[in-house]
Amino acid sequence: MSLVPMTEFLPRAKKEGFAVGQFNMNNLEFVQGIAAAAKEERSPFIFGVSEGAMRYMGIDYVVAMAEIAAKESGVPVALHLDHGSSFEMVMKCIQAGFSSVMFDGSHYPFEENIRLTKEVVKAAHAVGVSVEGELGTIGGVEDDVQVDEADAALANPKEAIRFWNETKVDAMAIAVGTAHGMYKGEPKIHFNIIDEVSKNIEAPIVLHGGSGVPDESIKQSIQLGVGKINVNTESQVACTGVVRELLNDNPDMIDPRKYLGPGREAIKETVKEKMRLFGSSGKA
Ligand SMILES: O=C(O)C[C@@H](O)[C@H](O)C(=O)COP(=O)(O)O
Ligand SMILES: [Zn+2]
Repeated sequence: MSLVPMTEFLPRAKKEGFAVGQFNMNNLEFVQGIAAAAKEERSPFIFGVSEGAMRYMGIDYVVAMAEIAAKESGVPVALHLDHGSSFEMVMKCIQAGFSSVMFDGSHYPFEENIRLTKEVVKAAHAVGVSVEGELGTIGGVEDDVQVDEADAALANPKEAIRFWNETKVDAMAIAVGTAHGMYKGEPKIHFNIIDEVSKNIEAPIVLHGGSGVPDESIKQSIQLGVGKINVNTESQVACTGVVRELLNDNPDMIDPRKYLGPGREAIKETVKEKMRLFGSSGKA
């Protein structure tokens, strides 16, 4: 299959009560591990690419790898800019072949976020590319930037509903208490915000900071209208843990295939578990 916008599967996800995972790509092993998981689970999925990851891999490599993964896996795959910081970056990704973009205007004043997101939606929808917008500030480490807990701010439901009515984004990320990176304790998710916003907008809610959220909270969020869940840290932890152990136990190991292969397998298993938990297995 070729790359598709998120609108190919997100409206169905909200209607049928499952969520599609955004799994971030960091290198070739992530691309292969995620695609292999999706093929085995027959699950649609979203490749998330942060600006930092794009700088590391190169935009043309990113698009080429995602296109091959979509063809190989045979399931619907969206290639999605994660936390896009500007209109220019969004345009660059669309021109390079991305099928979906996030414009993260959450650090702008509310009215400015609406204005900028509307511009992105107009340009992206004109060429069949789906758009995610964001409201509120999610804590933790986002790409390379640390947002302290004190600076994290929950989304205001009334504002979120107005934001959607004015922008008509295809997926609505709102800060509801999750954070990027691993949690020290258990996250306090504000299910009432998800519920109120979801009931009043057509688009599914996006849960950023999906790593380390207890299974029961994930299931409850999906029931209330979360249709897209982002996971990066848990795949990184699984991969790096295996690689670290292998290198510690085998100081003479120098062939990268010998430690990155098992790392790739660990990513695949992590992603398969998430697809089952999110209910997207068998939905391709
Ligand atoms: O940091 C990244 O590169 C990606 C994340 O911002 C992604 O959008 C996300 O929400 C992942 O959450 P996590 O796996 O709980 O850190
Ligand atoms: Zn995020």
